[in-house]
Amino acid sequence: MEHKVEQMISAEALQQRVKELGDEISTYYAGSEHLILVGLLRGSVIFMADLARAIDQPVTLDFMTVSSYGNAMSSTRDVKVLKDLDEDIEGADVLLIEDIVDSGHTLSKVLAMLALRNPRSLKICTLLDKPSGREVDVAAKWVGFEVPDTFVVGYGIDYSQRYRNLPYLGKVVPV
Ligand SMILES: O=P(O)(O)OC[C@H]1O[C@H](OP(=O)(O)OP(=O)(O)O)[C@H](O)[C@@H]1O
Ligand code: HPA
Repeated sequence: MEHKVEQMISAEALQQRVKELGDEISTYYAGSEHLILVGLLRGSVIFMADLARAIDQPVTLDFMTVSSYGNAMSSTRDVKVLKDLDEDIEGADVLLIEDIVDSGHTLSKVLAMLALRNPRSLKICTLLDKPSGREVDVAAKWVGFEVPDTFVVGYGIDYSQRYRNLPYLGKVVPV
């Protein structure tokens, strides 16, 4: 599709919000014996790198690769786990880090999988929430920004693998 990208959220606004989230998360998990940040590859990697440095608590990092969009603009609803966690999460405080919750299929599948491993707690922090896309209920404890019904890119988020390296958040607009 012929398209252009229009800025929606500036790099400065993203950084400011990440700092606020980092402060809230640090306070919430103060005293936790083992806080694991679990990033869902690939979209969360840039947000997670910034958020982890805004958290003033010891954390460990782990990653899963799940994919449901392929190179398309709508979810296949068939969420595939391509890479599982490396670490055992039993008894740990697990904070799932997502770039965007849209239909909710990705996180609902991952939450169900990880809950079976008996973590001490299991919560979600997502940079973006697109409530208009929701098909299954998923509640994130921390949300950076709510976005309208547009296809967003940048700051880790792709359209057909492009635009992940934009420092700001944009929307894809047909031309
Ligand atoms: O709520 P949903 O409708 O399930 O959509 C959200 C998921 O879709 C995207 O992942 P994608 O499958 O495109 O993989 P990626 O992280 O590698 O971009 C995004 O990164 C989220 O993980
Ligand atoms: O708006 C979006 N943009 C990019 N990837 C996505 N995956 C779910 N929603 C989106």
